[in-house]
Amino acid sequence: MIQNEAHLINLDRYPIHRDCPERDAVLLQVRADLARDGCAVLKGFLTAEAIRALTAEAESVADKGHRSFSRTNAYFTTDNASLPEDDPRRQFFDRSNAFIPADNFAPDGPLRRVHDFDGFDRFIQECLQEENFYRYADPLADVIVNMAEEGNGFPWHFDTNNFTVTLAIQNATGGGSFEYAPMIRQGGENFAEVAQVLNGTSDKVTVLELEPGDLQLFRGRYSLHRVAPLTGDRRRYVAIFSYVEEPGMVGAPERTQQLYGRTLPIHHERAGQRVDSYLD
Ligand SMILES: O=C(O)CCC(=O)C(=O)O
Ligand SMILES: [Fe+2]
Repeated sequence: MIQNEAHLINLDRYPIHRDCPERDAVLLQVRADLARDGCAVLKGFLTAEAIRALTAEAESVADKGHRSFSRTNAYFTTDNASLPEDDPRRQFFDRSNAFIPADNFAPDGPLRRVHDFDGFDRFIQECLQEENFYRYADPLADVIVNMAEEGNGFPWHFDTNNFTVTLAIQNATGGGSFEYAPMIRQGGENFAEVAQVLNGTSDKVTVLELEPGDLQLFRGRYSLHRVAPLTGDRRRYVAIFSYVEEPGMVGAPERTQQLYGRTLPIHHERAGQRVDSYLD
């Protein structure tokens, strides 16, 4: 089994599957990076063979991607006309992409073999030092691929979730760098500085060029971030792994419909449970 997976995850560099000084050193580095600016990147987490296999898999199910469009500000709030026009809460941008739902990725396919690799979840949990940590139980969303092309984009925003775990699979021909203002709203909203990031005059922005095979852990609640506009013919593919604080959780039906274009019986069953008896 491990023999097999060793060709996907670069276990020589990242021996996540066994306790050893090398693993401890990776954990220390990731935790220090996260504490400092909310972002850690494990360069070359995947092997070249894995990158090829994941790219081919994403291509093979790209037609299953569900496109969504919205116009949002960095806070995902509605417009408030009583604020000054240049307030960051009143700066709206187009957001568009397509999510390839999780049930398009076969259990024996490369993406799920990475996700299901013995020790992967535990390693991520130890990196993030989250006590309550469970894989999302949503069959459409536990691991998805975010697909975007020229004209699509993830404009400046703060995440609503505590952390994001992503794996770069393929970059667009041009653009697409990951830009973020580390911890810009730690301790306060800091609207003046946020406004400068939005209008391109801030010197607080870090630019990350992620390459295929890089694993990124990001705490996006406090760090304003975006994916710079994409150019060229080639699509950008990024896998997103989701973890939550309670076992058995799935997405709410409305949100699932919006993101994935469909729902499953489990979304409705669990939604009922949550309202009625707080089971999850
Ligand atoms: O596609 C990415 O790299 C992450 C996009 C992002 O910021 C998000 O999904 O919240
Ligand atoms: Fe984000």
